[in-house]
Amino acid sequence: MLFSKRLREAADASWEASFSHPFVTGIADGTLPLDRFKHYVLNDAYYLSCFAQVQALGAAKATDLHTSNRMAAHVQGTYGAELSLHEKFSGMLGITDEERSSFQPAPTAYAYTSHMFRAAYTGHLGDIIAAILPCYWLYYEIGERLQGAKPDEPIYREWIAAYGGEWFKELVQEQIDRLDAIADTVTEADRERMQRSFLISSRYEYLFWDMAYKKEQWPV
Ligand SMILES: Cc1ncc(C[n+]2csc(CCO)c2C)c(N)n1
Repeated sequence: MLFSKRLREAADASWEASFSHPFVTGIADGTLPLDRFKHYVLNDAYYLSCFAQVQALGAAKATDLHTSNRMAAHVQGTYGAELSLHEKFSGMLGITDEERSSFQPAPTAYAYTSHMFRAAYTGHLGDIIAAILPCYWLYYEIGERLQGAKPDEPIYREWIAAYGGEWFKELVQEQIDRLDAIADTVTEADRERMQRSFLISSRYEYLFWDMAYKKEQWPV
C-alpha cells in the first residue's frame, strides 16, 4: 500500500471531524458569523507566514536541486495565497493595520506552527512533507466537498473558490508523490515518526477550525 494511503486512512477520523465541524459547514451554508471568520483570517495569516518558512527549510534540506527549486516554488505559492488572503479578506472584513500589527497568535495557531517548526528543525525533508501535507490535502478535500455550495456571503464563496480547481490539485499531488518517493528510501522508524507527525498535523487542522469557531484566546 502507498505510504500516503496508509497515512490518509490513519487520519480518517480527524479528517471526518474537520469535514463536519460547524466552522466548515457554516462556510458552506453561509451561516458562520463573520467575527469568527475574521479570527480565522488573522490567525491564518500568521500560520501562512510560518508555513512558508517551513517550506523554505524543506528547500534547504532537499538533497537535489530540482527538489530545492520545487519547494521554493511552493513558498511562492504560499506567499500568493497569503497576499490574496490579506488583500481580499482584510478589506472585506474591515481588518485595520493596527489590528494586524498588534495581532498575537491564539494558542492553537502557535502550537500547530510550533509542531511544523519542530519537524523542520529536527527532521529531514520527509518529516517536513509529512507535517505540512495535511494542510494541502485536507483543504483540497474540503474544496472538493464544498464546490457545489453557494453561500450568500461573498467572502465564503471566495474562500471556497480558492481551494477548488486544477492548479491546487496538482500542487497537492506533487507533495503526495514526493512523500511516497521519500518513504521508499527511509527506515521503518522514520516512516512511523512521519506518520505520527502527519496525524498530529491532522488533529491540529481540526483544532484550528475549533480555535476560530470559539474565538480562542490565551486564558491569562
Ligand atoms: C490552518 C490552515 N491549514 C491549511 C491551509 C491551506 N494552505 C495553506 S498554505 C497551502 C499550500 C499552498 O498554498 C495551503 C493549501 C490554511 N490556509 N490554513
